[in-house]
Amino acid sequence: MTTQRASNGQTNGHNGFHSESEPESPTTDITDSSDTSSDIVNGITNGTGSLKLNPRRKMKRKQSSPMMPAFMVSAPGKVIMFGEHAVVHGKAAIAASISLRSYLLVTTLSKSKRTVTLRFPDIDFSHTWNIDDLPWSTFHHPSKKKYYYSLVTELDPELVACIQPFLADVSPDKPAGIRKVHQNSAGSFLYMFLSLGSKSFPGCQYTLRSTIPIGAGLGSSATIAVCMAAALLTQLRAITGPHPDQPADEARLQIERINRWAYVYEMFIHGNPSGVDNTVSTQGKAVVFQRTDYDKPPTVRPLWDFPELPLLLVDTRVPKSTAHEVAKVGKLKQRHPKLVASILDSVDKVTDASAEILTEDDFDTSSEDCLARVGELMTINHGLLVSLGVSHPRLERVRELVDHEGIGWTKLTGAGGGGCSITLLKPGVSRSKLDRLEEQLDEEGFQKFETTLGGDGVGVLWPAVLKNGMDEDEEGGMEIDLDNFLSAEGNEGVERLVGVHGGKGEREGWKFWRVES
Ligand SMILES: Nc1ncnc2c1ncn2[C@@H]1O[C@H](COP(=O)(O)OP(=O)(O)OP(=O)(O)O)[C@@H](O)[C@H]1O
Ligand SMILES: C[C@@](O)(CCO)CC(=O)[O-]
Repeated sequence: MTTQRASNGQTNGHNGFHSESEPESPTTDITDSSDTSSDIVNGITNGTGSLKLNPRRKMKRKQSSPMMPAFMVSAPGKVIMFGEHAVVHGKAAIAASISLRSYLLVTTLSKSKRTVTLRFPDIDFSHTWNIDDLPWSTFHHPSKKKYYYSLVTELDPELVACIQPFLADVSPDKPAGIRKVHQNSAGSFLYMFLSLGSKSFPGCQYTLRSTIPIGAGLGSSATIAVCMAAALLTQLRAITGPHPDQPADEARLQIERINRWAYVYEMFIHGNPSGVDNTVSTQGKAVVFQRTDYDKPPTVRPLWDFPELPLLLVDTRVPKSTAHEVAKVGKLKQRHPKLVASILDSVDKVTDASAEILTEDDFDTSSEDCLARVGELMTINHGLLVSLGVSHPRLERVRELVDHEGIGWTKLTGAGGGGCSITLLKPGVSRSKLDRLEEQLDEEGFQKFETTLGGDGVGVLWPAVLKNGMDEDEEGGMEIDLDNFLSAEGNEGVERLVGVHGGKGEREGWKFWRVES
């Protein structure tokens, strides 16, 4: 993905935000000026106990900005069509966004409330920190400070260490495994919040709900990373948000900033992510992704005309950890370097061949021959993943059932070790065969998902008000507040309340960066 510059200082009238270009050097840290320059805040020196009024500073003091209204961001999950695991080792992967999404509600507190709260009801996690107590000086030390436009490719062990005390009282009464997940979520948030934010950051609450099954290979963690990055950058006015007539270059720059910080969040959760999940979740649609040098941004080739493939998505309901599966392949590569390198090369060739087929001008999703060529490559890719040791008996069972009915080609998607499989369905499969398969899957405890591929990436609902074509629209739409967001029942309730589609086409309110050109 290229880093493009937006037109400088241009105001766009949207949200009262301003757009800006990326500075050459970190001289204009918009995240804060008060706590990096000196101890003087509003003319009062702290630390000495003496109170001095400084008239010049007082005059220059910025007018306090009005409190932000509540707003929402949303990001899609993904399927990897080809190249998972190989992509961690510098090979290409093809991934597409799906219509299952995460939704984050951001509410700003009154000025006197100096706390930040993370609320993740899907995993029964909530925690509040005092903003003033957080280790700002360590994160903002000149040797450590990062900026909204920085490219961060590894976590700083000293910074990771300095947030540990703030994880100590996270979910103390939960079982160890769950507590670890909560601490991981809290840690990734704090790392990004402290990197981007400042001591003068407004008190706020981040509440997240998702319709994506967790740890199922559909990129649930990346959607949270993307939502958090987009929310923080929006609060900092480091991105303007999508707006009508936004030049594609400006949209790309903002998408790039979100993606860079989402990657930092993913690093905290996974250790060694390739970045494909957060990239496709940010950008939407479908991409060919490759990261050959971890110190540089990846190469991302968008596939704007990704075909609408007839896919069946099945969740084995076997939970897995991406970090664990990635580490497993890493270990295998260490033990058998040449052999594993040749498997990864083969995966790369499969991905290349499928990118070629999927981008053919005359690719036709109703043609058995077109689908068979892609399907055969999926079967080969799955076989190579099996040889890397990342399948699972339950994934093999789905493949067996599909193969038995002879209705398509199946591979695992994402990290494997459980999670989801995708089946490319043959055209013209009889309803009765499909019904039989679905019944069998149901009987054996698998879960089937309906989803469409290649939808929008990260989006913003500013303010958190939606129009639904209902009565309340006459009064300006329906306000999404914390209570109704938390009490929406299940995935359907969340979709009905805040969904980008709401079941009846795109709703008025959600906006998406348009980067196509
Ligand atoms: N709805 C959610 N609410 C809060 N945290 C979540 C949610 N969904 C995912 N997470 C976080 O993401 C972690 C799961 O990430 P993991 O990478 O293992 O699965 P995935 O992202 O679904 O799969 P993959 O990386 O293979 O696509 C959870 O442990 C949790 O920290
Ligand atoms: C297994 C993996 O290739 C895909 C996870 O969705 C890990 C990664 O790319 O970071």
